Amino acid sequence: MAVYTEVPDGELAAFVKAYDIGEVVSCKGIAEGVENSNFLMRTTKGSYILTLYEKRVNRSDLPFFLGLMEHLAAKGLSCPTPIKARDGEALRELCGRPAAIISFLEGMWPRRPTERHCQLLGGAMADLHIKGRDFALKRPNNLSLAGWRTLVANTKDRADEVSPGLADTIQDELAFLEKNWPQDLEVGVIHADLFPDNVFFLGDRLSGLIDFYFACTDFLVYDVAICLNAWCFEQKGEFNVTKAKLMIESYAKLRPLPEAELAAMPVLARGGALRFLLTRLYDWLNHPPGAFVSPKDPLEYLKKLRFHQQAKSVAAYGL
Ligand SMILES: Nc1ncnc2c1ncn2[C@@H]1O[C@H](COP(=O)(O)OP(=O)(O)O)[C@@H](O)[C@H]1O
Ligand SMILES: N[C@@H](CCOP(=O)(O)O)C(=O)O
Repeated sequence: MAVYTEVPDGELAAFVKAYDIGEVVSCKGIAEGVENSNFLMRTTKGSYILTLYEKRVNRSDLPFFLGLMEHLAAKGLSCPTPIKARDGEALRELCGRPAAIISFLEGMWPRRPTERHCQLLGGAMADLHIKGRDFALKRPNNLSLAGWRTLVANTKDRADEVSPGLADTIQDELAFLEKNWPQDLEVGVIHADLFPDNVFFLGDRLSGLIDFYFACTDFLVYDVAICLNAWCFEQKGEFNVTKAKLMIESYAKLRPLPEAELAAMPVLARGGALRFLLTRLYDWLNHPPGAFVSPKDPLEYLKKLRFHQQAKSVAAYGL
C-alpha cells in the first residue's frame, strides 16, 4: 500500500484552505503506486489526487515534473494538471513533505494489455513527445548509462543470490551498452515509465497518462524502447510482435521515425531492459522486511533482455 505518510484531518483541512477547491468531503489512501503517498480526495467541488512526495523523489526535480504536466495538459494532452493554490503555487508542504494536488483522471489501467491498447499507446506517446518539444525545462535522465553504472556497483556483490551468474551478465551488458549506446538521436521530453499502470483507458479510448515522476530529457525513441519492454511481452514471456508493430506504426504516423532511430531500436530496448532489471534488483535486495510494497520481479527483465540481445535489427519488432 503506497501511503507512507498519514495526513491528520485537521492538517488536511488547513492545507486545502489555501486552494479554491471547496471543502474536503473524503480523502482515501490509494493502494497502488510505489514511490509516493497518494490520496483520492473528494471535495465539494470535485475529485483530486493529493500526493506527498516521499524520500526517493528529489525535491529539486518537482518543478520539472509539475511544470511538465501543466505544459502538456495546457497543450491538450490528457494528463493530470497541477492545481494552484490562491497564491499561484502548486508545490507546497504538508506533514513535513513536499505536496501537490493534481487533477483526477477518469479511466482504468489495463491488467492485460491488448493489441488495440498498444496501438493507442503508440499514438499517445508520439503526441506527448511532440507536445513536449517546446517545454523549456530540462532534466537529465539519471537512470541512463551513468546511473546504471552506479546501480551495478551497488548490486553486483549480491546479484547472484537472485540468479547464479547474474552479476556477470549485467556487467557484460553494461560494457556492451557503454560501447554501443547511440549518440545523435532527437532528444526531448520522455515519460520514461510508460508502463500499463500509468496509462488509463475508458472503453476503446485512451483516457490519459499519469505518473510523470521519472520524466526526463533523453532520446525520444528510448521511450518507445521502454514501451516495447513494458507492453509487448506476454505473461509467459513470449514477445508479441503484432503488438510491437502496431505500437511503433501508430507512433510513427504522428512522429515518423528516422532510419537512425529504427536502427538503434535493439540497443535501446536492451538499455530499457537493463534499466528495469537494475532498479528492480536494487529494490529486491534492499526492501525492508515487512514493507507494505512488494518488490517487482527483476528476472522478468533478464528474460526480456535476452530477447533483445538476439534481435539483429528493428525487424525483430515487426518492421
Ligand atoms: N491523476 C490521477 N487520476 C486518477 N488516478 C490517479 C492519478 N494519479 C494517480 N492516480 C492513482 O494513484 C495510483 C498511484 O499513482 P502513481 O503516480 O503511479 O504513484 P507512484 O508515483 O507512487 O508510483 C495510480 O495507479 C492511480 O490509481
Ligand atoms: N514501472 C517500474 C516501477 C515504477 O512503478 P510506478 O508505480 O511508479 O509506475 C517497474 O515496473 O519496475
